[in-house]
Amino acid sequence: MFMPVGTQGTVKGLSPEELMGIGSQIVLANTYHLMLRPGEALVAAHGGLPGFTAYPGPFLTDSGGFQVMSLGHMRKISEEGVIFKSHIDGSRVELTPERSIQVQEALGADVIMAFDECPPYPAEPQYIRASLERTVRWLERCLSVKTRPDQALFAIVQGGVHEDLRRQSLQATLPFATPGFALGGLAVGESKDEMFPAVGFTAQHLPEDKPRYLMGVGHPEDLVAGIALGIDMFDCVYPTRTGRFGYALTDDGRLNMNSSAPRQQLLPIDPDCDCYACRHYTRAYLAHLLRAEEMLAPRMLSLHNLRYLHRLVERARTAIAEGHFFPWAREWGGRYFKGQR
Ligand SMILES: O=c1[nH]cnc2cc3nc(NCCN4CCOCC4)[nH]c3cc12
Ligand SMILES: [Zn+2]
Repeated sequence: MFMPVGTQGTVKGLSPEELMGIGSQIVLANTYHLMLRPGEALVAAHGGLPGFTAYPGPFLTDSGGFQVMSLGHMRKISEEGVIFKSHIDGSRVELTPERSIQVQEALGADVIMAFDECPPYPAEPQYIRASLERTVRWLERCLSVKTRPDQALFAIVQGGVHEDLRRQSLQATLPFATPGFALGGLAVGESKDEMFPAVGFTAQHLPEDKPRYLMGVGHPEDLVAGIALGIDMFDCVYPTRTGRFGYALTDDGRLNMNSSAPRQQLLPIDPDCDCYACRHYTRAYLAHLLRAEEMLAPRMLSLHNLRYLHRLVERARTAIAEGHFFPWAREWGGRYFKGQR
């Protein structure tokens, strides 16, 4: 499944009603952002993320380590955890495995992530090894302070793009037998030629009967490739972010709604799409809204792009169930990349 990203408790510009209408199943929120603002106590005062956001859920929260490294200032990593300055007000903040679990329990997501370190890319194998070994010690600390039986904690397998380090992380992580496993340390700038072998190797060593979650991925072609390699769950800001920038995802590639051609096209973004935008608007209208900097434009492109990805994984799921995934994937890719040329 594809999980829309609602970093600060909202999938930017979309209402919960719209999200449910396009078939979103799990929304991702971020521990790092919500602990800094408004603080997990306020979310807890609403009974958790569903009461705070009016999105009934389920929710998944990332554990904060990745966001500290990409957003926090003056970070210092130690065995204890990470100390950093808030990107919002510069205040000194400490995030440890224990604190991350405490925040995620207060936020009340249904799936919470172990507090891990996503090594920078590139990084020396020795650094990646030391980091994955610490991530396993942090996993242990997360599990020892977890109190809510109604929340599923997913462990995160690290190891960069190195098969031997992935193997080492798997061997150390699998015994914790968490309800699901995430593939971390990827989609951090490495090439697809490096990422996908690591995805394939790791996924095949994860349990068949538990969800496999590839963090931070991705583009339509990355979802199809990830599904081919055994991935079940994805999240990425791409569909909403590229939608805000005026790009629409279709089976013929990405359509730049800022360009001149769509302004004359009295047809929907994607005639096969059942989203509100495709049922009510022409490309010409949406292109007009974009040029006029009307806020309906980024909203509707975000809505369509999310619906596109949900439909894409629905089609993949059907193809798998009917035993013809690979022919379907080849046909989809042939058309998608023909459009891109
Ligand atoms: O190891 C990880 N641990 C915990 N969370 C993560 C989140 C992650 N997100 C990405 N990639 C997403 C990168 N985005 C792509 C689109 O633009 C924003 C950044 N890689 C990730 C790795 C991890
Ligand atoms: Zn649509």
